[in-house]
Amino acid sequence: MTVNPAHTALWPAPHASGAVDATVHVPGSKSVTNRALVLAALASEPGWLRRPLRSRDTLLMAGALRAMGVGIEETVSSSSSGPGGSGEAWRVIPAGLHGPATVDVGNAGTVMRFLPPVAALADGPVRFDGDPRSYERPLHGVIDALRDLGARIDDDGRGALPLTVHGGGALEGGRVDVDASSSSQFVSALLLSGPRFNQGVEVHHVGSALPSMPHIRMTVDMLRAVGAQVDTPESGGEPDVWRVTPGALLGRDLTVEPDLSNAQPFLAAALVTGGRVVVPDWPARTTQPGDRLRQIFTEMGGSCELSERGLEFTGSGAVHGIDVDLSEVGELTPGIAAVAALADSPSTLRGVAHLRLHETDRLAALTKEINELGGDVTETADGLHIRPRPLHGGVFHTYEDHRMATAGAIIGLAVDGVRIENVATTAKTLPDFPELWAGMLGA
Ligand SMILES: O=C(O)C1=C[C@@H](OP(=O)(O)O)[C@@H](O)[C@H](O)C1
Ligand SMILES: C=C(OP(=O)(O)O)C(=O)O
Repeated sequence: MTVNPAHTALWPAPHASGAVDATVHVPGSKSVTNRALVLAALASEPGWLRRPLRSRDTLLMAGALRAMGVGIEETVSSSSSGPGGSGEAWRVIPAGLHGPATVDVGNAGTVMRFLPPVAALADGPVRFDGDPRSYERPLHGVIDALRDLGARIDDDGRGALPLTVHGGGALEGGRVDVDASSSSQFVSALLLSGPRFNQGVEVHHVGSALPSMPHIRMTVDMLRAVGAQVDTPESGGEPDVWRVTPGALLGRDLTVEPDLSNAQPFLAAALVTGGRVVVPDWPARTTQPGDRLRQIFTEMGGSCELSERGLEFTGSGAVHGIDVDLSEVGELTPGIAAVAALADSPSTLRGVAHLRLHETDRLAALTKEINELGGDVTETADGLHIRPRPLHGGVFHTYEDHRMATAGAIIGLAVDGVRIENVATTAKTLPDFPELWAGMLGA
């Protein structure tokens, strides 16, 4: 874990003086926006994305696709009938994919994993580089699989960034074995571009348990929505095998759902202050892992109602510990750990060893930062054990991890004097976080 000296500014996390009562409009889903951009870029006709998330990760994705020749036009319209509808929309105009091009992945897992297969379809070299942390995040599953499927890739032999994909204009595709136990994004990456491979793709996951299954379901659902034929273990296929048939993809008109994982700190605010938060447009049916918060935060002491108005989440004043396997919903771990540190009983968070290779080593970072505020957190082989203790103020370091910053803000609601280092790191997926947080608190 390294601290960038340029990012040492401290943000005094607001302390809640009472129960919050707010409606919070949460911006669009990172995972949906970046999948939609890739699928629209690979389609055979233009498409629309409405209410896309505009954040560092999605702007990097759009920039990378533009660098390979895809047209992405941003429109803002106040009318609900004109092109783009009401609010922001992106029109994506697919084109032949070109190299040479350069892609900055930042520290976006979706960009570093989803785009090398796209680059293999380009007609020249595509160079991938990113933040220092991106060099440490696992990418071997994508690199090895693409080589097996016929791509030429130059890397430094570590199976990680930086690298160059020498696009040959087409990729043979076919059957491939991948160990995706370190990231579900390896599977999603191969499936998303699969319809454009000559033989499609048949991905066999061969490692230990696969994390983040809802994100793979999101990939499959979104592929099917643009006309791809996908066979999955859930549709009667073999366990751990996904098959995508080659074929043209449709340009669709998609409205992006709010990011339910980014709704987490706001729901947590209702829980820890015994207040009420409404998140409009919460989808009735979704593959987003954040939907599991309805169940998890209810078990931790709140209650919720999903209606036409959205999700209304109400805290009871009590916050309970939880023993939960988060392997399917790993990105919720930092926010759950923050709530657990404020609970009336211990918690055990399991199934998330792979978080050590996320934006930062999230298990080490949560342990260190909560303990430095007086907490009692220990790392286990695959998660965290959290015994609540009275906490005190202090600096909460974020290690350039957006979810560390929002976790610190949750603790700050209940603990006076918490200062968050580099709250601007929330720009990865939620650039307006400080303003939304202040708005929720009525500031
Ligand atoms: O496909 C996606 O959009 C994501 C998959 C998950 O990755 P891992 O399976 O690497 O945890 C998740 O943690 C990440 O935030 C987004
Ligand atoms: C793990 C995450 O992001 P990424 O898409 O960079 O993997 C996350 O957002 O929690």
